[in-house]
Amino acid sequence: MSHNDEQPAIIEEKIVRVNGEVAIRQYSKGRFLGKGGFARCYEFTSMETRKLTAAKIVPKASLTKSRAKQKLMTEIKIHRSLHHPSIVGFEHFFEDAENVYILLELCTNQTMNELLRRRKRLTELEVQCYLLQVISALIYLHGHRVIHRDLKLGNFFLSDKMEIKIGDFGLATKLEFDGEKKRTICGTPNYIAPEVLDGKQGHSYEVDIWSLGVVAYTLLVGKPPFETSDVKTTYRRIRMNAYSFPENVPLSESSKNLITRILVTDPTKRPTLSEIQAHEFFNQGNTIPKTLPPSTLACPPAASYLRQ
Ligand SMILES: CC[C@@H]1C(=O)N(C)c2cnc(-c3ccc[nH]3)nc2N1C1CCCC1
Repeated sequence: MSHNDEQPAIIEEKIVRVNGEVAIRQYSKGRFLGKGGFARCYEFTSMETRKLTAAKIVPKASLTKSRAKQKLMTEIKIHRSLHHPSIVGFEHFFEDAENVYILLELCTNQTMNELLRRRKRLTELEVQCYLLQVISALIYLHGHRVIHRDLKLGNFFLSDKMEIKIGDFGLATKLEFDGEKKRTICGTPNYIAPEVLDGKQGHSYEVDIWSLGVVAYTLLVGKPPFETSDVKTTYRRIRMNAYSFPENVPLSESSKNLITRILVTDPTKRPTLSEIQAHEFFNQGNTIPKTLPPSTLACPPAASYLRQ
């Protein structure tokens, strides 16, 4: 397929003002950042403000089916309404004849996927620090009746200061009323909650709590709890709640206790976000000082890592 890299390095946004005047905003398209779904992503620089953003360029040709178009509009509607230090900033969006452009906060240290690939596994102190930032973002999200539904390492972006930012609201949904249950099956195999697979009684905020447990296990152990080479087997393990802590990984009792309390099949039995925040895992001796809000702290890498 001919990549659209031949396209001009300057992208123009046409703005029609209320008095009918037409203005042009120009962006310079920089380095290719990678692919995200249908989108090809690039570093953009606003010619006017010199601000750097990560741009998702979605070809309109990929939006012909109304469902794909509706999904993108929902993603934009939800994401642009969110403002929190641990949620990827939504800068701007516009369209031209060929594409829809979504400009997002640039996270130069990519995602937790890349970090874990390099590190194999994180120290408990680092996991405490990152998870507290994610939990504060989830309290904000759920407080605005938004369920992310696709929390995973690949959607945890890292800023230049190594702060964690939840991104990709492509599977997010906003509840219209408390108690509303969603039924659409969605998510990423390793992180999908059992009630989503079961599909009978619908699902709600608890699916994000389940994914948080999968993320905590993955960061501490180095691989997801239910991962197998075949998706069907992974789904069976999730439904059977079949996971264990490997003998060769030294884990504190409090970390195993927290994960065990979160990864329960019955969503009504899972702890709330504030119960998780109050759990011993975050409040043992070696914890980061609670005085500072977690997001102002770069998570301390293990001393050994610094020596490498
Ligand atoms: C723009 C899409 C997505 C994303 O959502 N954000 C926020 C992001 C931020 N910085 C970056 C980034 C900065 C430097 C490298 N990547 N990347 C982001 N991505 C990546 C691009 C390719 C796949 C997912």
